[in-house]
Amino acid sequence: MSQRAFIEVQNVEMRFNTRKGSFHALQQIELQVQRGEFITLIGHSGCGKSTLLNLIAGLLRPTSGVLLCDNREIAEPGPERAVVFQNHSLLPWLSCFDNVLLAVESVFGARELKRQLMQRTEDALELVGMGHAMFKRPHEISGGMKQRVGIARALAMEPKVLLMDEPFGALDALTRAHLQDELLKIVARTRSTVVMVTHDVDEAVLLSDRIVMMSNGPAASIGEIYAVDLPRPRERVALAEDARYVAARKAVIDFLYTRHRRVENAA
Ligand SMILES: Nc1ncnc2c1ncn2[C@@H]1O[C@H](COP(=O)(O)OP(=O)(O)OP(=O)(O)O)[C@@H](O)[C@H]1O
Repeated sequence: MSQRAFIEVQNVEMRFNTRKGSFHALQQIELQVQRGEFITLIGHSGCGKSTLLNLIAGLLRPTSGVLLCDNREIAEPGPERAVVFQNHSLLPWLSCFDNVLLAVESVFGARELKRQLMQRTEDALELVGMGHAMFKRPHEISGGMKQRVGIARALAMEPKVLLMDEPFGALDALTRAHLQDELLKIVARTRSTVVMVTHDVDEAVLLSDRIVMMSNGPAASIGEIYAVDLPRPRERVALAEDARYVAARKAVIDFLYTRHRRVENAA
């Protein structure tokens, strides 16, 4: 029997019904993600990266084609596929701690004691540097801090697949670098499979095993997949001068800005 990939996206097409009629967002998407792989989706604004991520999350159903995770069809969202959105989605009436605890309880509540659940929650918040503010409510902390709590909430669920839609996009450069480094360590430890949307070429190269480069929409598809030939653990300072890092960066920039340059006034 042929070995299936952990995530399979088979000939997926996505059309949205809009007031102006049907909008063809994605066509012929074929992607196989292996267990433990770190994949980034990169492409110009509006090409359909979030749509593809939401399809894998089960938040959208494809117009045609099939998506599988661990041999099961993806029909709805599930705790084994945790999502971190571009903008945090914390419940405003709960503290940061309780926001994370709620997710932890949904996954581990049936088999662990309250003390263990609280420990998991605290560990996740400490991990993203939010230990000092865990009893604050979302309106009392900055946008970047809210995003970190959202990441803690997803990580605390120990998902098989971590789906991230520009999770660091709203953060300042230093916090972003810190969280990228932390994410590398966490993923190495948990061996999570990650699919992450990013606009940032350096982020894609630093984190990915493979970079999925998407062509421009409408009817976008996968243009090319670049395998990043860099050993792990990766260390950002050393990487900056590594010829393989420079080559990967150049390949992605070349794809985005030479071969698939965005035409600003395109529909
Ligand atoms: N629910 C929807 N209804 C109609 N059109 C949609 C819907 N969701 C997305 N689209 C359209 O599909 C295309 C792809 O959108 P998507 O948000 O996936 O792109 P993206 O690559 O993630 O963009 P960005 O990088 O700007 O976040 C866009 O043209 C968008 O307007």
